[in-house]
Amino acid sequence: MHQDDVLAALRTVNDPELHRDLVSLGMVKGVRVDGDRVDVHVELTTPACPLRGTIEADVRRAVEAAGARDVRVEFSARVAPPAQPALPGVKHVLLVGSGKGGVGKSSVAANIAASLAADGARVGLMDADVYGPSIAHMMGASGEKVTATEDRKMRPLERHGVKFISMGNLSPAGQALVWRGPMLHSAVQQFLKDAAWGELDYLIVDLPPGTGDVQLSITQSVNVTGAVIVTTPQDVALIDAARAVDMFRKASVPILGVVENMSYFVAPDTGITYDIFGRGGARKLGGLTVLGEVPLDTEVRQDADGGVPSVLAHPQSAASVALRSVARTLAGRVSVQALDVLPMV
Ligand SMILES: Nc1ncnc2c1ncn2[C@@H]1O[C@H](COP(=O)(O)OP(=O)(O)OP(=O)(O)O)[C@@H](O)[C@H]1O
Repeated sequence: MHQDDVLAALRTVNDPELHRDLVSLGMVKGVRVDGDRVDVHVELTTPACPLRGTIEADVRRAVEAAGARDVRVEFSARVAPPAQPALPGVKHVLLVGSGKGGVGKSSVAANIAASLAADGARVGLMDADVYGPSIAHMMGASGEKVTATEDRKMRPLERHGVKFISMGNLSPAGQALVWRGPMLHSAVQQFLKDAAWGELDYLIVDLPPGTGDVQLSITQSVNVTGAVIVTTPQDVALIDAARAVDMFRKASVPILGVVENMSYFVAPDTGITYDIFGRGGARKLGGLTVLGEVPLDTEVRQDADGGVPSVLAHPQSAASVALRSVARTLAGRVSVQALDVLPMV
């Protein structure tokens, strides 16, 4: 077998999300042929690729059909940057918003961040919920204070492989912030621009609930890749979620998908499923991708209070499986968006 035969075979394998073949997408980084054995090195567009298994099976099938006996696929990953990086060193800024408070937005943001980091991405988590910061607590760093770097930037804290900054790490615990719009604007700008985030693939931003100054301030000042809306499935939450959707659309921020949190509850003693808030409601937000349905689960709350996101503390639970799938599907959508604007090779 010749290397060119392998490349020809790989030209028939499409990335299932990007709908173009691996060779023209530049994802084939190496091919080695040694008799019947073929090694293929594929570079994924995110380490959190939800379709790694499918790509591996498709590559193997195509190269075997071309005559190889022993096909080995090795993966690496490089997050595809958008046409314009969000901030120096930061590829993608992803906003996590909600219409209503208390729907689990911060929990979902923390779990997405932890899951992407566990998959090997470089991840930051910025708590823009300045009035009700909960990220410090959920990451297990309530008592910690942010320090300054030598060039007087804020040094993000780091836990569970995620760099983060929360007002909870700047202001004394339990004290209310009484700030006007311009002060909020400047606090959020400092978190974004005066923090030493370093090189990040994804900066996840936990927005305050609703549609206010902070949301506007961020969408107007950085090149945001897209937003995720977290909602619970009942009508009162969906009405507010629809408002958040409208706000992002008006600000020209693409909506990458919706997470239906507290979607259902499986009683641990009987195994009976209860659709407490009406599972499937998020589909009523017409035309948006539902990234996942996360069940109501005592462990999600306990893990948040214990400072370790559930995807790490209880990776096998149904909620963690759903949250991990949300994170990977989101990463896939980000890749599609980033590569869509690139010219055909
Ligand atoms: N799927 C879930 N199962 C059980 N508890 C959950 C789930 N999601 C979130 N919670 C809990 O619900 C509470 C509210 O969650 P969280 O703080 O993430 O919501 P939020 O939408 O960010 O709230 P806020 O409006 O204050 O920003 C927390 O105690 C959290 O641990």
